[in-house]
Amino acid sequence: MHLAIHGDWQEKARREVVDIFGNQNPHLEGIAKLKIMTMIINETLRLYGPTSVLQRTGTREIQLGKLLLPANIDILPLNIGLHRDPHFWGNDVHHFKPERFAEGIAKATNYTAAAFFPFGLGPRSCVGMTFAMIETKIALSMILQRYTITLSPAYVHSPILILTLQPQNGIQVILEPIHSNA
Ligand code: HEM
Repeated sequence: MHLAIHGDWQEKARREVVDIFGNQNPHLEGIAKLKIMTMIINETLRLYGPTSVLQRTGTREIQLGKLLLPANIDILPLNIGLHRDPHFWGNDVHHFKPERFAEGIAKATNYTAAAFFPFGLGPRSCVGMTFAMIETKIALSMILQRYTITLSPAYVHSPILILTLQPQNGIQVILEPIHSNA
């Protein structure tokens, strides 16, 4: 959706993909070099990460700032709230700006781990993170090599939280082949 709306980022991402892979299938060595695409994926995970609520149970009494949390209560940290907190991200917090991540996640968050954790935090964080990132990069690279993406007029923006964050009515995009044999 973001690439369809932000044609400039779509073009930057395609140029990077073509520079690295040409018209060959993506390979692991090249995937590690996809800097623009990593920025785009991180910014997308910041704004619309699929897992927006984590779940923890405090096993003992915890002092959290001014709050004293009793033992054995469920705590639901909402990463989406922190991902959209202007204190960390500035007044343009709701805007899609992959350049925030140009120098990596640590710099983008000013070294605050709690400002960005689409894959969770700590010992129970996502075991599929590397797999998910590589899979996304392979799929996006193969799409960008073959098609331009624009948003369909039928698209209605209606994200909804049903366990995970989902586009309630799907995301309708128009793919146009770049090469006549695509
Ligand atoms: C963009 C894709 C994905 C996102 C955003 C995501 C996000 C998360 C988050 C936020 C957690 C909870 C971490 C916590 O409580 O601190 C989690 C846990 C987990 N994820 Fe993912 N995940 C993704 C893809 C995957 C994939 C592809 C797999 C498997 C191949 C996977 C397997 C797991 C497992 C097994 C856990 C539980 C880990 C544990 O409790 O020790 N995830 N994921």
